Amino acid sequence: MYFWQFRVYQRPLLHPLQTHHGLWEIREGIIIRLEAEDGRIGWGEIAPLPEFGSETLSAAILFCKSLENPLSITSIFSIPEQFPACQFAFESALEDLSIENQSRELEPKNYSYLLPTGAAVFPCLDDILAANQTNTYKWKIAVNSLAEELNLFEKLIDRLPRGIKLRLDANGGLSIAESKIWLKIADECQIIEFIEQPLPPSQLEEMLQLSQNFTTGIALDESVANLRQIEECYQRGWRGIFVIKPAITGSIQGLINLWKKYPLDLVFSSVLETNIGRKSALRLAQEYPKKERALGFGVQQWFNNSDPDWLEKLWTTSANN
Ligand SMILES: O=C(O)CCC(=O)C1=CC=C[C@@H](O)[C@@H]1C(=O)O
Ligand SMILES: [Mg+2]
Repeated sequence: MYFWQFRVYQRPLLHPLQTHHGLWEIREGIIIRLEAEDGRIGWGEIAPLPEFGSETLSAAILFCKSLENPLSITSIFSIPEQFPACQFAFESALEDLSIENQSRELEPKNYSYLLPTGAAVFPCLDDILAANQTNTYKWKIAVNSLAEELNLFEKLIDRLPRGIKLRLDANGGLSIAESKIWLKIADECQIIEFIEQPLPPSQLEEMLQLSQNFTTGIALDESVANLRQIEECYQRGWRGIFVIKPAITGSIQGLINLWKKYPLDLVFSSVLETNIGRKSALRLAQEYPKKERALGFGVQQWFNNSDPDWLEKLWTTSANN
């Protein structure tokens, strides 16, 4: 049995993220602390992303308040799939209890760096390129007009060194006509690794059609945010890339079972979680057998790291339970 505690946190993003979903300025979530009967401690993070279909923060708080304490392993693996961020967090905390997990080197060498959206990329691009030893970068589209973004894109690729791969993420904000324009350009310029979620999840058939007509990869992200959606899209014929955000996908064991059941082409991606959730997600990514795709866990300073004891302060100042 495991006694556990949780604390709700809010951390401002050092660089607010502008996407088709809007402007994201504050990451909020829940840190959980599991204690085994022998005194070992395991940490986990509930990092909701409701615009992707996960539970909301308030629903996760209510769930935590309703959960028995102490917890059994059975109760952890019985967390309902309606709470995927909670499933991930409690299974992560269980894994984190084992010492070897706590000591493993996890930072990826092959990662994708998320560039500032739109024209904001240009003032800092040289510094970003100098500071990152990766050849994969991601840039958000479907935020400004197509004409503006095509113009900015031309300027961006002129500034990128040879050999750089670019991922374009529309967050479901393009029309079919706009998607075809981007895919045609991508096929011609050969610098685009894939275009992520060009259309909304409701248009899977249209994205299947696009994937037949262009050579540039298409990646589903919002369409495959949890285990049920991953399996459904595969069974409906999707054989392109699946972007996996482990922190909101649900059960860790459930995801491992899925990639053993189907030959999935996975790209792992952050939900701008803190280092607690990041560590668990990177541990899971390390278990995935295929290593060709850069991890969407760029060495971002999502948070102001000048406050290294934020967790200790959280635990001593607030008391959710
Ligand atoms: O996947 C990556 O490379 C970084 C993470 C990332 O792009 C995202 C994280 C969270 C919310 C989203 O707007 C965005 C995405 O859509 O992938
Ligand atoms: Mg995405």
